[in-house]
Amino acid sequence: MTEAHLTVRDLTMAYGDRIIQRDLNFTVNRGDIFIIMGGSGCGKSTLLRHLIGLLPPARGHIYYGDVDFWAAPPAQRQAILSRIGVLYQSGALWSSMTLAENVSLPLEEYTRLPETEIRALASFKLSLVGLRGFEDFYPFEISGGMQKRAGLARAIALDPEILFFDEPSAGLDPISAKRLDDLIVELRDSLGATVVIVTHELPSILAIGTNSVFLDAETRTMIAQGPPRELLHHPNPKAREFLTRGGTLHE
Ligand SMILES: Nc1ncnc2c1ncn2[C@@H]1O[C@H](COP(=O)(O)OP(=O)(O)OP(=O)(O)O)[C@@H](O)[C@H]1O
Repeated sequence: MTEAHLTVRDLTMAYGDRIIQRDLNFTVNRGDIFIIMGGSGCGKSTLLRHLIGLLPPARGHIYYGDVDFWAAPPAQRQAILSRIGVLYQSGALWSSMTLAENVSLPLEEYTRLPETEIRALASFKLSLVGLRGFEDFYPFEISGGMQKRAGLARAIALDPEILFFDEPSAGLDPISAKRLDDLIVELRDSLGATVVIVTHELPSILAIGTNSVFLDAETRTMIAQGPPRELLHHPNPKAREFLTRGGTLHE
């Protein structure tokens, strides 16, 4: 049974008078690993900011379930946001805090759990991303891949229903990137979460994406949507070329 988790209807996004994308329409179903893709500057990160409540639409709607996010009262919006986890490109860890302290932050801010329980939960979340035993390390003491995973531990601290990633494998070697992909799938399954990823990484897109939307910078709208592997044969040559690196990559 598919159930819509996030629905974008007639969305137009703009900075001031400058329209970035218009007439976006797509649905992210529960359990999807949904990819937002397209060339540089087409508006992928901008779309992510709209989805996670940082930028209001110039026009159109974003529904969580059947709640129109931007039309909802602040308390309802806050409730939706509390069920969202975000992993930014940089991992965005606080450098002056240990990994356990970083993961504890959202728990301290949004729960009333006692300190010992928070500490235990932080260790548990770190173990889920393969960082058991690294609680007292500082971000600068671990590799880029481990920093990403620590950022992921923090993003899942509050057991989100939906997880957003902005270029998760940027700056990672192919093996660390593959490990992160595997972890994303594993966490989707164990948390029963929905995942939305902005990425350029073709191997990731084709390996883990269950559905996708392709944004075009030139026409400033979406020109394809569907499971990434199906877009390899899409009639629109731009989407097809993006996914096949201009025709050099084959299934
Ligand atoms: N805060 C802002 N104010 C004005 N314009 C912006 C702002 N942020 C982004 N833009 C512009 O909006 C367009 C889309 O940017 P965005 O970062 O969303 O694209 P992107 O697809 O994520 O790009 P990339 O793949 O290069 O990261 C770009 O032309 C960018 O210059």
